[in-house]
Amino acid sequence: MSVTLPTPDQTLKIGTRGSPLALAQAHETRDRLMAAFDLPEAAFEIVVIKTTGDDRSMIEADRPLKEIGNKGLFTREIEEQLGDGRIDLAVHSMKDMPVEQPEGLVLDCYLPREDVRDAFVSPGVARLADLEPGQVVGTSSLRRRAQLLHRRPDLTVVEFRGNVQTRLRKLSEGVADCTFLAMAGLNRLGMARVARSPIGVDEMLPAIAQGAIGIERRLDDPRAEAMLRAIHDADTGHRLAAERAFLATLDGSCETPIAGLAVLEGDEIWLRGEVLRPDGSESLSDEGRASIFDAADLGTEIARRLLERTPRGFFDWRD
Ligand SMILES: NCc1[nH]cc(CCC(=O)O)c1CC(=O)O
Repeated sequence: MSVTLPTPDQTLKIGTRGSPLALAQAHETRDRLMAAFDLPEAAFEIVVIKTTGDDRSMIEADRPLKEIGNKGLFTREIEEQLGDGRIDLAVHSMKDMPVEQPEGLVLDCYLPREDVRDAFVSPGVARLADLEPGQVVGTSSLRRRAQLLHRRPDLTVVEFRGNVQTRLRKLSEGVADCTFLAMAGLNRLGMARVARSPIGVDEMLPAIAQGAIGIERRLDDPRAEAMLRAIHDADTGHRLAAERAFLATLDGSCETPIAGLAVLEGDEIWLRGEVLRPDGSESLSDEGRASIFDAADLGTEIARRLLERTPRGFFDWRD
């Protein structure tokens, strides 16, 4: 197949949010494309796009993200620019991506997944288990809040937003005793030392697609399609197919208390999913195994099984 590669005159424009983590992910994408096609840096342009979720007035306010309106909070403006051709690729944290893409856009390229675990981050406490009753945990994630309160109803949770740097500053100012951050983000920022200890997935099941980078393109762009095919990681693709089908069947988003993790075992895929009440009073989980070719069906099946077991009113937080 022949494809016209980008040149310094006709650069490939890579759209991204402007946070340090988003930029690191965009650079990783560019570097993989440069290596795969032996292209110079000048063949690419990184275009920083501000999203509603990046709006300072909204971030600084202490309103929970879910009140601002969560679907596509960090993606809408980027997808608009992709749709109208101002950029050619959009790099996303898959954890923040709605399960469906706007018409005309395709999301089927994933980079090799990073560490899926959450990290326990605290200036004064070594491990999650060492927290004393009444200590204060900062998080804006409904999932982490619910999972934590499920095991430790004696802890206090406060709203904690902003990018990794902002949250670390708040910790040093004593706003909370500890917080959670994705290991993946810390690793990609070269900040793994900030994690006091990784939290095992048995203790805190990660968010759907945590640690995965996805790259979106226009449906009618053969150049982008051919280039992304060369850097796609098939294993991550199978795992996300299962996890995102699970999420789609539950009709959740990254701002609902849902967790899930798929792991490959040879030609098989194993998936565990969890739904919680936002106050942590109840947690339901289920798991199963299937051929990797049935990854999406496995996700749907585990979600259906959980839906059957959930008491009436459990999903009242759904739109
Ligand atoms: N919702 C924000 C967000 N989206 C992706 C990551 C981290 C990187 C990843 O999980 O891929 C984070 C921050 C965090 O949870 O610590």
